[in-house]
Amino acid sequence: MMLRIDRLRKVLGARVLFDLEAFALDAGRAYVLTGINGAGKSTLLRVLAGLEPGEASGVTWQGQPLAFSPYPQALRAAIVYVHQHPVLFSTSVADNIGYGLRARGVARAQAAPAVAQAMAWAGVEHLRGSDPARLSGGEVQRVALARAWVLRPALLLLDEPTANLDGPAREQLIALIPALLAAGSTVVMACHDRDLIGMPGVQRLKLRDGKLETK
Ligand SMILES: Nc1ncnc2c1ncn2[C@@H]1O[C@H](COP(=O)(O)OP(=O)(O)OP(=O)(O)O)[C@@H](O)[C@H]1O
Repeated sequence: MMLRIDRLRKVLGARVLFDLEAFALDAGRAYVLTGINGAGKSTLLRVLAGLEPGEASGVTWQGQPLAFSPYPQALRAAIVYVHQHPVLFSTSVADNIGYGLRARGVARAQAAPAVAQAMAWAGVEHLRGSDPARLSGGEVQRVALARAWVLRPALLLLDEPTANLDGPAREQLIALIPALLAAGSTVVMACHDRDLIGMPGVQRLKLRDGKLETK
């Protein structure tokens, strides 16, 4: 088991959005997180990524017990969240993809080969000279995935990765998921997309009335 969080809760005022006895993920697996609108899928991913507060009685990460609050550095380094509507800086596509590496102290020249590799991986090399503000929804999603992949996260949290895509853009995005797994990442996707939910080997998690159902 890669990650286990005991008694993971999110309370919003008087409302308990979720209260999970145990949330556990294995290494190198794909999970889909389903649930009706407002069930708390995005919030759960954001709490897992440390982007908003949550409560837990304890965490075990790669066999090591940790406290969940303040959000542990080991998780910060290993978990990347990709927003449903990724925001790109208006500099350049390559600059966006290299952003996380530079934030981790990698010099621009050193990051360049990894950025080039990530662009090839995500099929966005032809966008090298494009204005990030003018990319299509599918292109933005692939740039955002490349920006995450380049960091080689142990755990990748994708929030509705195909929600705004159809046709080839959606298929291109879906085709990248097995490659993420092959690279050893665990992937959790919040989604309603039947093709993602039906992908071979995908474990289903359903958030319902603040509890997690496994199927
Ligand atoms: N900071 C907050 N303060 C108050 N309410 C919040 C906050 N964050 C989320 N919520 C509420 O919590 C609920 C769950 O929201 P969330 O976005 O996690 O749902 P979701 O399952 O991802 O839904 P969707 O499928 O529509 O994206 C919603 O009712 C939302 O309004």
